[in-house]
Amino acid sequence: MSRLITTDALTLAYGATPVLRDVDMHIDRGEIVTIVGPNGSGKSSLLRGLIGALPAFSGTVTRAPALRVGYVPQSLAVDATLPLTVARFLNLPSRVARADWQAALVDVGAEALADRQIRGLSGGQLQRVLLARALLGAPDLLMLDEPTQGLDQPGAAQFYRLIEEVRRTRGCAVLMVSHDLHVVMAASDRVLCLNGHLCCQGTPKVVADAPEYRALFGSGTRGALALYQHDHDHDHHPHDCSEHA
Ligand SMILES: Nc1ncnc2c1ncn2[C@@H]1O[C@H](COP(=O)(O)OP(=O)(O)OP(=O)(O)O)[C@@H](O)[C@H]1O
Repeated sequence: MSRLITTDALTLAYGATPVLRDVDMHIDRGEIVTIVGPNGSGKSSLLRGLIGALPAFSGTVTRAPALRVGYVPQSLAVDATLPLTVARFLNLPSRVARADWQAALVDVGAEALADRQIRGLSGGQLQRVLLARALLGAPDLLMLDEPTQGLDQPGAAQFYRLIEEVRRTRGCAVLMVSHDLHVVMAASDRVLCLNGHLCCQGTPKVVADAPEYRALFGSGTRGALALYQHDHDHDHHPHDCSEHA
């Protein structure tokens, strides 16, 4: 398995204020890795740091040579008065071969949407179209920032199944930020738990059993609620959770 991205003691900051300290992580070809953590814990900042949009304050990010990254944003602000079909949207900012955009739509199960107006799509349909657009560059790594925000639970579960299918057919790695803890635990190969630093990382089972994760999210079905009520009053240092397995 080859490394796509590796960070070494990566610290990210806005101005002089560090928001994420000393992160050691990696992403390998073909794996699905999910970043979880409370609001403001640095999840989106880490994505920005990994693609180079936010330069390292200290430490390093190493990307595989000629790494192709496809980015799926949380949502898309579309001018409601602007007529824009899905097919045209997929050809912006530059034209793409018809066979390529059609194949991308087929891969995300949205081939019937080609002539629909973007502004008339449901949340789930729009996410599929955004995913199709990210696939056009044949990415080695797909990055998704809270891709299921605004979708109901069955819609979110369906979207994660789609991600797994895309990973299988395209062979790309997937790095996503998610708040859907239960689905994340089922759909990820590895989980990174952030809170201003890398609290713990490992397989879903290892992370779910880690005291750092439980302190953040609790255990059982109330875990998701604990996410928003966390005071981070525990004392620990970043490390690999595998020692808790
Ligand atoms: N452009 C910016 N300038 C200054 N501070 C920022 C900027 N973007 C984010 N921050 C701060 O960095 C910290 C981490 O933010 P980030 O968006 O990475 O967190 P997050 O875990 O993705 O949060 P959420 O779950 O709410 O999306 C927060 O304290 C945030 O206020």
